[in-house]
Amino acid sequence: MDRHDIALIGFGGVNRALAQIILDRGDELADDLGFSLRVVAITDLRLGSLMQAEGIDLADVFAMSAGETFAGKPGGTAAPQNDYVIRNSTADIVVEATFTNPIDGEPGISHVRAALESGKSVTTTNKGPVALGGLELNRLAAANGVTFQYEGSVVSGTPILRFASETLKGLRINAVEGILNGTSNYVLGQMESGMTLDAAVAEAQALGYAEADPTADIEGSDVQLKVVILANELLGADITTADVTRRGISEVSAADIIDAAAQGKRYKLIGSAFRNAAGTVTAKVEPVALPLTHPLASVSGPTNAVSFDTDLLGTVTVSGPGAGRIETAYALLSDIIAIDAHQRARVEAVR
Ligand SMILES: NC(=O)C1=CN([C@@H]2O[C@H](COP(=O)(O)OP(=O)(O)OC[C@H]3O[C@@H](n4cnc5c(N)ncnc54)[C@H](O)[C@@H]3O)[C@@H](O)[C@H]2O)C=CC1
Ligand SMILES: N[C@@H](CC=O)C(=O)O
Repeated sequence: MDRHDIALIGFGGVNRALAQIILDRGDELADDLGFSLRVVAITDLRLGSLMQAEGIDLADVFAMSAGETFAGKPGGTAAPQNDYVIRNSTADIVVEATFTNPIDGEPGISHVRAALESGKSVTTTNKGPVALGGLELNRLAAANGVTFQYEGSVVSGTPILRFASETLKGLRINAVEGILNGTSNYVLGQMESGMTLDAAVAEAQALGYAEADPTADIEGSDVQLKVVILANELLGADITTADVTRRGISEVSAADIIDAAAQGKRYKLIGSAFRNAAGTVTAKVEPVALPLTHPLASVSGPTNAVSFDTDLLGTVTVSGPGAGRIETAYALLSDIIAIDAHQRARVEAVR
Protein backbone atom coordinates (compact mmCIF):
# COMPACT_ATOMS: atom_id res chain seq x y z
CA MET A 1 0.00 0.00 0.00
CA ASP A 2 1.15 3.56 -0.73
CA ARG A 3 1.95 5.87 2.13
CA HIS A 4 2.31 9.62 2.69
CA ASP A 5 4.78 10.85 5.27
CA ILE A 6 3.70 14.07 6.91
CA ALA A 7 5.41 16.98 8.69
CA LEU A 8 3.17 19.02 11.01
CA ILE A 9 4.21 22.67 11.30
CA GLY A 10 2.46 24.14 14.36
CA PHE A 11 0.93 21.68 16.80
CA GLY A 12 -2.08 23.58 18.14
CA GLY A 13 -5.78 22.76 17.99
CA VAL A 14 -6.07 21.96 14.27
CA ASN A 15 -2.90 19.91 13.72
CA ARG A 16 -3.48 18.03 16.99
CA ALA A 17 -6.95 17.15 15.73
CA LEU A 18 -5.43 15.87 12.46
CA ALA A 19 -2.90 13.78 14.42
CA GLN A 20 -5.77 12.42 16.53
CA ILE A 21 -7.71 11.45 13.40
CA ILE A 22 -4.63 9.65 12.05
CA LEU A 23 -4.13 7.88 15.39
CA ASP A 24 -7.78 6.87 15.81
CA ARG A 25 -8.80 6.20 12.23
CA GLY A 26 -5.56 5.61 10.32
CA ASP A 27 -6.30 1.97 9.43
CA GLU A 28 -9.88 2.68 8.39
CA LEU A 29 -8.74 5.63 6.27
CA ALA A 30 -6.02 3.54 4.64
CA ASP A 31 -8.63 0.96 3.63
CA ASP A 32 -10.93 3.68 2.27
CA LEU A 33 -8.32 5.81 0.54
CA GLY A 34 -5.77 3.27 -0.65
CA PHE A 35 -2.86 4.98 1.13
CA SER A 36 -1.73 5.26 4.72
CA LEU A 37 -0.57 8.32 6.64
CA ARG A 38 2.45 8.54 8.90
CA VAL A 39 3.68 11.60 10.84
CA VAL A 40 7.48 11.86 10.61
CA ALA A 41 8.04 15.40 11.93
CA ILE A 42 6.38 17.93 14.23
CA THR A 43 7.58 21.43 14.99
CA ASP A 44 5.93 24.00 17.25
CA LEU A 45 6.92 27.24 18.95
CA ARG A 46 6.17 25.84 22.40
CA LEU A 47 7.21 22.18 22.01
CA GLY A 48 10.32 22.42 19.83
CA SER A 49 10.96 20.00 16.97
CA LEU A 50 10.80 16.25 16.56
CA MET A 51 11.96 14.30 13.49
CA GLN A 52 11.68 10.50 13.33
CA ALA A 53 11.89 9.06 9.82
CA GLU A 54 10.48 5.71 10.96
CA GLY A 55 7.28 7.47 12.18
CA ILE A 56 6.41 9.31 15.39
CA ASP A 57 4.47 7.50 18.10
CA LEU A 58 1.53 9.93 18.31
CA ALA A 59 0.11 8.35 21.47
CA ASP A 60 3.45 9.12 23.14
CA VAL A 61 3.25 12.75 21.96
CA PHE A 62 -0.33 13.11 23.26
CA ALA A 63 0.83 11.73 26.62
CA MET A 64 3.39 14.55 27.09
CA SER A 65 2.82 16.65 30.18
CA ALA A 66 2.16 20.41 30.13
CA GLY A 67 5.36 22.39 29.63
CA GLU A 68 7.33 19.36 28.37
CA THR A 69 9.24 19.80 25.12
CA PHE A 70 10.52 17.36 22.49
CA ALA A 71 14.08 17.74 23.86
CA GLY A 72 13.99 14.42 25.72
CA LYS A 73 12.95 12.36 22.69
CA PRO A 74 15.21 10.80 20.04
CA GLY A 75 15.35 13.28 17.15
CA GLY A 76 13.89 16.02 19.38
CA THR A 77 14.96 19.56 20.28
CA ALA A 78 13.51 22.11 22.70
CA ALA A 79 13.81 24.96 20.17
CA PRO A 80 11.59 24.95 17.08
CA GLN A 81 13.72 24.43 13.97
CA ASN A 82 10.97 25.01 11.46
CA ASP A 83 13.02 25.71 8.36
CA TYR A 84 15.39 22.79 9.02
CA VAL A 85 12.48 20.41 9.65
CA ILE A 86 10.56 21.54 6.57
CA ARG A 87 13.56 21.20 4.27
CA ASN A 88 15.20 18.09 5.75
CA SER A 89 12.47 15.84 7.10
CA THR A 90 11.57 12.77 5.04
CA ALA A 91 7.98 14.01 4.69
CA ASP A 92 6.46 14.30 1.23
CA ILE A 93 3.58 16.47 2.54
CA VAL A 94 3.96 19.50 4.84
CA VAL A 95 0.90 20.54 6.86
CA GLU A 96 1.16 24.21 7.85
CA ALA A 97 -1.14 25.24 10.73
CA THR A 98 0.67 27.96 12.62
CA PHE A 99 -1.14 31.20 13.45
CA THR A 100 -2.60 33.42 10.73
CA ASN A 101 -0.76 36.73 10.47
CA PRO A 102 -3.14 39.16 8.70
CA ILE A 103 -0.43 41.80 8.22
CA ASP A 104 2.27 40.04 6.18
CA GLY A 105 1.39 36.33 6.32
CA GLU A 106 4.62 35.40 8.11
CA PRO A 107 6.01 33.00 9.18
CA GLY A 108 3.43 30.96 7.25
CA ILE A 109 4.55 32.23 3.83
CA SER A 110 8.18 31.27 4.55
CA HIS A 111 7.11 27.83 5.80
CA VAL A 112 5.08 27.13 2.66
CA ARG A 113 7.80 28.51 0.37
CA ALA A 114 10.50 26.35 2.03
CA ALA A 115 8.35 23.24 1.65
CA LEU A 116 7.53 23.86 -2.02
CA GLU A 117 11.18 24.73 -2.79
CA SER A 118 12.27 21.42 -1.28
CA GLY A 119 9.85 19.45 -3.45
CA LYS A 120 7.16 18.80 -0.83
CA SER A 121 3.45 19.33 -1.37
CA VAL A 122 1.69 21.57 1.13
CA THR A 123 -1.71 21.81 2.74
CA THR A 124 -2.50 24.76 4.99
CA THR A 125 -5.40 26.20 6.94
CA ASN A 126 -3.39 29.37 7.49
CA LYS A 127 -5.07 32.21 5.62
CA GLY A 128 -1.98 34.44 5.56
CA PRO A 129 0.05 32.56 2.93
CA VAL A 130 -3.00 32.04 0.71
CA ALA A 131 -4.36 35.60 0.81
CA LEU A 132 -1.02 37.42 0.86
CA GLY A 133 1.24 35.07 -1.10
CA GLY A 134 -1.11 32.76 -3.00
CA LEU A 135 -0.09 33.76 -6.51
CA GLU A 136 3.64 33.33 -5.87
CA LEU A 137 3.18 30.09 -3.93
CA ASN A 138 0.94 28.53 -6.57
CA ARG A 139 3.53 29.38 -9.24
CA LEU A 140 6.29 27.91 -7.07
CA ALA A 141 4.30 24.70 -6.56
CA ALA A 142 3.77 24.36 -10.32
CA ALA A 143 7.46 25.04 -11.04
CA ASN A 144 8.49 22.33 -8.57
CA GLY A 145 5.95 19.75 -9.71
CA VAL A 146 4.18 19.66 -6.34
CA THR A 147 0.75 20.64 -5.06
CA PHE A 148 -0.42 23.53 -2.86
CA GLN A 149 -3.87 23.02 -1.28
CA TYR A 150 -5.72 25.28 1.17
CA GLU A 151 -9.37 24.24 1.38
CA GLY A 152 -9.51 25.01 5.12
CA SER A 153 -8.43 28.62 4.67
CA VAL A 154 -12.06 29.59 3.93
CA VAL A 155 -15.06 28.08 5.79
CA SER A 156 -12.97 25.45 7.59
CA GLY A 157 -13.77 21.87 6.53
CA THR A 158 -16.78 22.85 4.40
CA PRO A 159 -15.30 22.40 0.90
CA ILE A 160 -16.41 25.62 -0.72
CA LEU A 161 -13.24 26.31 -2.74
CA ARG A 162 -13.31 22.86 -4.32
CA PHE A 163 -17.09 23.10 -4.74
CA ALA A 164 -16.78 26.35 -6.67
CA SER A 165 -13.73 25.46 -8.75
CA GLU A 166 -14.74 21.89 -9.58
CA THR A 167 -18.51 21.50 -9.21
CA LEU A 168 -19.45 24.92 -10.59
CA LYS A 169 -17.07 24.54 -13.57
CA GLY A 170 -18.51 26.11 -16.73
CA LEU A 171 -20.41 28.78 -14.83
CA ARG A 172 -19.25 32.36 -14.53
CA ILE A 173 -19.25 33.45 -10.89
CA ASN A 174 -19.99 37.17 -10.74
CA ALA A 175 -20.18 37.67 -6.98
CA VAL A 176 -19.59 35.88 -3.71
CA GLU A 177 -21.03 36.86 -0.35
CA GLY A 178 -21.48 35.16 2.95
CA ILE A 179 -20.89 34.58 6.62
CA LEU A 180 -17.21 33.70 6.67
CA ASN A 181 -16.24 33.79 10.34
CA GLY A 182 -17.46 31.23 12.85
CA THR A 183 -16.36 33.16 15.92
CA SER A 184 -18.16 36.40 15.11
CA ASN A 185 -21.31 34.52 14.11
CA TYR A 186 -21.20 32.56 17.36
CA VAL A 187 -20.56 35.75 19.36
CA LEU A 188 -23.45 37.66 17.71
CA GLY A 189 -25.78 34.75 18.55
CA GLN A 190 -24.64 34.67 22.17
CA MET A 191 -25.05 38.46 22.44
CA GLU A 192 -28.58 38.09 21.12
CA SER A 193 -29.19 35.75 24.09
CA GLY A 194 -27.87 38.41 26.48
CA MET A 195 -24.20 37.47 26.87
CA THR A 196 -21.51 40.16 26.80
CA LEU A 197 -19.13 40.33 23.85
CA ASP A 198 -16.13 39.49 26.06
CA ALA A 199 -17.80 36.43 27.61
CA ALA A 200 -18.91 35.18 24.20
CA VAL A 201 -15.40 35.62 22.75
CA ALA A 202 -13.97 33.66 25.71
CA GLU A 203 -16.40 30.83 24.91
CA ALA A 204 -15.42 30.87 21.23
CA GLN A 205 -11.76 30.65 22.25
CA ALA A 206 -12.42 27.67 24.52
CA LEU A 207 -14.33 25.94 21.73
CA GLY A 208 -11.37 26.34 19.35
CA TYR A 209 -13.14 28.70 16.93
CA ALA A 210 -11.20 31.92 17.54
CA GLU A 211 -7.87 33.08 16.15
CA ALA A 212 -4.81 33.15 18.46
CA ASP A 213 -5.59 36.89 18.67
CA PRO A 214 -9.41 37.07 18.50
CA THR A 215 -9.21 40.73 17.48
CA ALA A 216 -8.91 39.33 13.95
CA ASP A 217 -12.35 37.73 14.31
CA ILE A 218 -14.02 40.69 15.98
CA GLU A 219 -12.52 43.49 13.86
CA GLY A 220 -13.10 41.66 10.57
CA SER A 221 -9.51 41.12 9.42
CA ASP A 222 -10.01 37.33 9.34
CA VAL A 223 -12.93 37.79 6.94
CA GLN A 224 -10.91 40.35 4.97
CA LEU A 225 -8.31 37.65 4.22
CA LYS A 226 -11.04 35.17 3.25
CA VAL A 227 -12.64 37.71 0.89
CA VAL A 228 -9.24 38.23 -0.77
CA ILE A 229 -8.91 34.46 -1.23
CA LEU A 230 -12.44 34.12 -2.68
CA ALA A 231 -12.04 37.11 -5.00
CA ASN A 232 -8.66 35.96 -6.32
CA GLU A 233 -9.58 32.28 -6.63
CA LEU A 234 -13.12 32.56 -7.95
CA LEU A 235 -13.53 36.00 -9.55
CA GLY A 236 -10.11 36.08 -11.20
CA ALA A 237 -9.13 39.19 -9.24
CA ASP A 238 -5.65 40.11 -8.05
CA ILE A 239 -6.53 42.03 -4.89
CA THR A 240 -5.00 42.27 -1.46
CA THR A 241 -6.34 43.24 1.97
CA ALA A 242 -5.93 46.96 1.23
CA ASP A 243 -8.58 46.57 -1.49
CA VAL A 244 -11.20 45.20 0.94
CA THR A 245 -12.95 47.78 3.12
CA ARG A 246 -13.42 46.41 6.62
CA ARG A 247 -15.71 46.94 9.58
CA GLY A 248 -16.06 44.35 12.35
CA ILE A 249 -18.69 43.31 14.89
CA SER A 250 -17.00 45.39 17.60
CA GLU A 251 -19.16 48.18 16.10
CA VAL A 252 -22.36 46.34 17.02
CA SER A 253 -23.60 47.00 20.57
CA ALA A 254 -26.07 44.97 22.63
CA ALA A 255 -28.55 47.83 22.09
CA ASP A 256 -28.10 47.60 18.30
CA ILE A 257 -28.89 43.88 18.45
CA ILE A 258 -32.04 44.48 20.50
CA ASP A 259 -33.16 47.29 18.15
CA ALA A 260 -32.59 45.05 15.13
CA ALA A 261 -34.61 42.23 16.72
CA ALA A 262 -37.49 44.66 17.34
CA GLN A 263 -37.48 45.42 13.60
CA GLY A 264 -37.42 41.72 12.63
CA LYS A 265 -33.71 41.83 11.77
CA ARG A 266 -30.52 40.07 12.88
CA TYR A 267 -26.91 41.24 12.65
CA LYS A 268 -24.48 39.17 10.62
CA LEU A 269 -20.89 39.89 9.62
CA ILE A 270 -20.98 39.74 5.83
CA GLY A 271 -17.95 39.42 3.56
CA SER A 272 -18.53 40.04 -0.13
CA ALA A 273 -16.83 40.55 -3.45
CA PHE A 274 -18.44 41.32 -6.80
CA ARG A 275 -17.28 41.94 -10.32
CA ASN A 276 -18.19 45.40 -11.65
CA ALA A 277 -19.20 46.23 -15.22
CA ALA A 278 -15.68 47.60 -15.74
CA GLY A 279 -14.26 44.18 -14.81
CA THR A 280 -12.78 45.31 -11.50
CA VAL A 281 -13.79 43.75 -8.20
CA THR A 282 -15.35 45.56 -5.23
CA ALA A 283 -14.91 43.80 -1.90
CA LYS A 284 -15.92 44.56 1.68
CA VAL A 285 -16.52 43.24 5.18
CA GLU A 286 -19.25 44.78 7.31
CA PRO A 287 -21.89 43.95 9.92
CA VAL A 288 -25.34 44.06 8.32
CA ALA A 289 -28.78 43.85 9.98
CA LEU A 290 -30.50 41.30 7.72
CA PRO A 291 -34.27 40.77 7.63
CA LEU A 292 -35.11 37.43 9.27
CA THR A 293 -36.41 36.25 5.90
CA HIS A 294 -32.91 36.58 4.36
CA PRO A 295 -31.34 33.11 3.78
CA LEU A 296 -28.20 34.08 5.72
CA ALA A 297 -30.16 35.36 8.77
CA SER A 298 -30.83 31.86 10.08
CA VAL A 299 -27.22 30.66 9.83
CA SER A 300 -26.26 30.34 13.49
CA GLY A 301 -23.35 29.47 15.79
CA PRO A 302 -19.98 28.71 14.15
CA THR A 303 -21.77 27.70 10.95
CA ASN A 304 -20.86 29.69 7.84
CA ALA A 305 -22.61 30.07 4.48
CA VAL A 306 -21.44 31.33 1.11
CA SER A 307 -23.65 32.38 -1.80
CA PHE A 308 -22.23 32.28 -5.31
CA ASP A 309 -23.97 34.49 -7.86
CA THR A 310 -23.60 32.67 -11.19
CA ASP A 311 -24.61 33.48 -14.76
CA LEU A 312 -26.44 30.27 -15.70
CA LEU A 313 -27.68 29.00 -12.34
CA GLY A 314 -28.45 32.16 -10.37
CA THR A 315 -27.53 31.99 -6.70
CA VAL A 316 -26.08 28.82 -5.22
CA THR A 317 -25.53 28.74 -1.45
CA VAL A 318 -23.38 26.31 0.52
CA SER A 319 -23.52 26.16 4.29
CA GLY A 320 -21.49 24.18 6.85
CA PRO A 321 -19.02 24.38 9.74
CA GLY A 322 -16.89 27.54 9.54
CA ALA A 323 -14.61 26.87 12.49
CA GLY A 324 -13.63 24.12 14.92
CA ARG A 325 -10.55 21.99 15.45
CA ILE A 326 -11.85 18.67 14.07
CA GLU A 327 -13.84 20.32 11.28
CA THR A 328 -10.72 22.19 10.15
CA ALA A 329 -8.54 19.09 10.45
CA TYR A 330 -10.96 17.47 7.99
CA ALA A 331 -10.04 20.23 5.51
CA LEU A 332 -6.40 19.15 5.84
CA LEU A 333 -7.37 15.53 5.27
CA SER A 334 -9.39 16.49 2.17
CA ASP A 335 -6.34 18.38 0.88
CA ILE A 336 -4.09 15.37 1.50
CA ILE A 337 -6.53 13.28 -0.54
CA ALA A 338 -6.34 15.89 -3.34
CA ILE A 339 -2.53 15.92 -3.15
CA ASP A 340 -2.47 12.13 -3.43
CA ALA A 341 -4.72 12.31 -6.52
CA HIS A 342 -2.45 14.95 -8.13
CA GLN A 343 0.65 12.88 -7.41
CA ARG A 344 -0.95 9.79 -8.95
CA ALA A 345 -2.01 11.81 -12.03
CA ARG A 346 1.57 13.07 -12.46
CA VAL A 347 2.94 9.54 -12.29
CA GLU A 348 0.35 8.37 -14.86
CA ALA A 349 1.22 11.28 -17.16
CA VAL A 350 4.90 10.31 -17.40
CA ARG A 351 4.15 6.60 -18.05
N1 LIG B 1 -9.44 26.75 14.61
C1 LIG B 1 -10.21 26.92 13.55
O1 LIG B 1 -11.44 26.76 13.61
C2 LIG B 1 -9.61 27.30 12.26
C3 LIG B 1 -8.29 27.68 12.16
N2 LIG B 1 -7.77 28.05 10.95
C4 LIG B 1 -6.37 28.45 10.89
O2 LIG B 1 -5.56 27.29 11.15
C5 LIG B 1 -4.36 27.69 11.82
C6 LIG B 1 -4.21 26.89 13.09
O3 LIG B 1 -5.33 27.14 13.91
P1 LIG B 1 -5.40 26.54 15.39
O4 LIG B 1 -4.77 25.22 15.42
O5 LIG B 1 -6.81 26.72 15.82
O6 LIG B 1 -4.48 27.58 16.15
P2 LIG B 1 -3.69 27.37 17.51
O7 LIG B 1 -3.37 28.72 18.02
O8 LIG B 1 -4.40 26.39 18.38
O9 LIG B 1 -2.34 26.64 17.04
C7 LIG B 1 -1.31 27.29 16.38
C8 LIG B 1 -0.04 26.58 16.80
O10 LIG B 1 1.03 27.11 16.04
C9 LIG B 1 2.13 27.28 16.88
N3 LIG B 1 2.97 28.33 16.31
C10 LIG B 1 2.71 29.64 16.21
N4 LIG B 1 3.74 30.26 15.59
C11 LIG B 1 4.65 29.30 15.30
C12 LIG B 1 5.92 29.31 14.70
N5 LIG B 1 6.49 30.43 14.25
N6 LIG B 1 6.59 28.14 14.59
C13 LIG B 1 6.06 26.98 15.04
N7 LIG B 1 4.86 26.93 15.64
C14 LIG B 1 4.17 28.06 15.76
C15 LIG B 1 1.56 27.66 18.24
O11 LIG B 1 2.48 27.35 19.29
C16 LIG B 1 0.31 26.80 18.28
O12 LIG B 1 0.56 25.55 18.90
C17 LIG B 1 -4.46 29.20 12.02
O13 LIG B 1 -3.74 29.84 10.99
C18 LIG B 1 -5.96 29.49 11.89
O14 LIG B 1 -6.21 30.77 11.41
C19 LIG B 1 -8.50 28.02 9.79
C20 LIG B 1 -9.80 27.61 9.81
C21 LIG B 1 -10.48 27.27 11.05
N1 LIG C 1 -11.28 32.14 13.65
C1 LIG C 1 -11.84 31.67 12.43
C2 LIG C 1 -11.39 30.27 12.20
C3 LIG C 1 -11.56 29.86 10.80
O1 LIG C 1 -11.03 30.47 9.88
C4 LIG C 1 -13.36 31.71 12.51
O2 LIG C 1 -13.88 31.88 13.61
O3 LIG C 1 -13.99 31.59 11.46
